Amino acid sequence: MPTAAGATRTDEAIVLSGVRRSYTTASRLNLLSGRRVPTASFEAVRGVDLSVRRGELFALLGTNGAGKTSTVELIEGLARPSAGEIRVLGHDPVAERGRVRFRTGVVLQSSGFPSALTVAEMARLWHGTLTRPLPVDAMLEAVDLAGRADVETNKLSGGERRRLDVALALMADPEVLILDEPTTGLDPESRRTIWGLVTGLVERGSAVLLTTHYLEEAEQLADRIAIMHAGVIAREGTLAEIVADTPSRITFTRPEHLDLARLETPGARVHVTDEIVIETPTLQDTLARVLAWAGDEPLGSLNARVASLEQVFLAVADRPLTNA
Ligand SMILES: Nc1ncnc2c1ncn2[C@@H]1O[C@H](COP(=O)(O)OP(=O)(O)OP(=O)(O)O)[C@@H](O)[C@H]1O
Repeated sequence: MPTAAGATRTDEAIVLSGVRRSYTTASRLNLLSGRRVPTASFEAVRGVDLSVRRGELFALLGTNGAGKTSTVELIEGLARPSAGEIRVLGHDPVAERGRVRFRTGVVLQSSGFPSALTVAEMARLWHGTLTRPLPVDAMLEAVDLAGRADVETNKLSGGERRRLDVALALMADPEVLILDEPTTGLDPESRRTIWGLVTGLVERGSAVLLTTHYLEEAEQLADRIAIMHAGVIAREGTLAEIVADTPSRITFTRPEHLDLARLETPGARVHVTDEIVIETPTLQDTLARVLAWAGDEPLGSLNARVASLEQVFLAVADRPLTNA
């Protein structure tokens, strides 16, 4: 999924500028102490800028409680930001909800279906509310629910409910699709089914915003990735851009017959325990030096690899909350 080069403002389907969201908890009586707990305010989103272009899949990653759902809910128009501006397809998602709603598909973390309806009844009901919907049968087929069409929605498994959610969101062939952890709890085959559907939508020019805890999902699907931590976007860019600043690693078990003092690795950091870990911005050069130093001596469990998204993610997650 190549990203359109030189994207202009008109390519941007979702734009957030300086967005903040605070939650206020009302004062309450503590029954044990008999005292009132005062009103408190907590800022979950602390100045987020991001944009998602048409024909692009943007993955929003983050630690638990980072503020992903709080951000996604603002984009969906379920709440207003306490500061900043949001535009979806050029419109305010709260004030101009009517202009955005039918062009946007949403899969929330938890969904509810009327329990008395079967899968097919639910899908037909939803189909009737849409302007130019895709056919019900084709959508149920696409998410492998055709054989479950007559089952009541409350008898579906968690994974089947998730797939029904996705089918309903895609039925409108939306220009913007927002997926909040769509594949959590799904088996690998169902996950691949959903990946295929979402990829097809992006290829047809829709903008997709995906939150996920599966880093490989972001690695495989996303044109751009943002890592959120403690209410702010800590890293953002293509996968290559995100890992570029993080050093590569060479590891091997500590050799008995070699003198570590003779190992020269300029620009690299060497950590010595039972294992030697070398972090380097120049993997090829440092590896050549390590191999020359080792000569004929075999290095146990030798491993050399460029930085991974997981490494970057863990480094962000380790940051103190106040300095994120
Ligand atoms: N209604 C609420 N009232 C008060 N605080 C809230 C409310 N909803 C969320 N929060 C807090 O806001 C912060 C961000 O929560 P949010 O659900 O947006 O994070 P998240 O990145 O989606 O997390 P996860 O990956 O665990 O789903 C958390 O500290 C959470 O406790």
